[in-house]
Amino acid sequence: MAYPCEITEELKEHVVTTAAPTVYYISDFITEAEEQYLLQEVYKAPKPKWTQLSGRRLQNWGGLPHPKGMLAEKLPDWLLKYTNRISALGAFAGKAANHVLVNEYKPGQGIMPHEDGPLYHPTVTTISLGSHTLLDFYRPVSQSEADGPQTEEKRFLFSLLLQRRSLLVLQDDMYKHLLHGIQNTCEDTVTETVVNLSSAAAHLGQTLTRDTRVSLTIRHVPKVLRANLLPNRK
Ligand SMILES: O=C(O)CCC(=O)C(=O)O
Ligand SMILES: [Fe+2]
Repeated sequence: MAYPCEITEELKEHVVTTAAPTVYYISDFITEAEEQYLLQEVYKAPKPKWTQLSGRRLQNWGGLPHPKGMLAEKLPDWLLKYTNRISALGAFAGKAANHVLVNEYKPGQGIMPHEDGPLYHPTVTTISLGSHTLLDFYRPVSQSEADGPQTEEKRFLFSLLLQRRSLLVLQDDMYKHLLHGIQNTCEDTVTETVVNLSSAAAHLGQTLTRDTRVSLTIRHVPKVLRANLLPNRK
């Protein structure tokens, strides 16, 4: 199946011009019924499919990305329906998404600032289920000694508010240069550092209480060793 090599006009309409290049944010990318369906499928997975980390737990679908190549496993149909919808927006330069990370965050859980690294095509797309979150962006630690101590606070740039059922697409500098993370907090207060206020239908000063959030992080792993046609049942 061929997918568009460039971002489609439909996706371009959702560019967030107030962030660094390039962010697309689509609110209500999926319906409430689809959200419930996806959550049901996520929680149907057998217990060993989950990996417990200190601040969150995750499921890996599609294979384990590796510098020598990923032993690719076919994505299950319930994910393919959505990964193909995103590939059809031209998010992966004509390729199809072949990897999904499911992260579950309870209120008060988050993820340390990090880069997604070179094993992926430099585009990350995220569907949020069950709750909003604030995704925070940081500049990397500079190499220059003269810059003095570079606390996380000093390196913080801006946040994106990801509402439940939204789709986020990050590429270019947003992927290659900046770090992203989620604070371990139970509540988020919307300030002027949130750069997608209008598309996320939020207002300044609003306090949003976090519920359990499940994110589907959908990517393309270019280096694949061989395709295993059976879905991963672990
Ligand atoms: O949950 C999210 O939206 C972020 C997840 C993330 O950054 C990752 O899995 O690399
Ligand atoms: Fe990440």
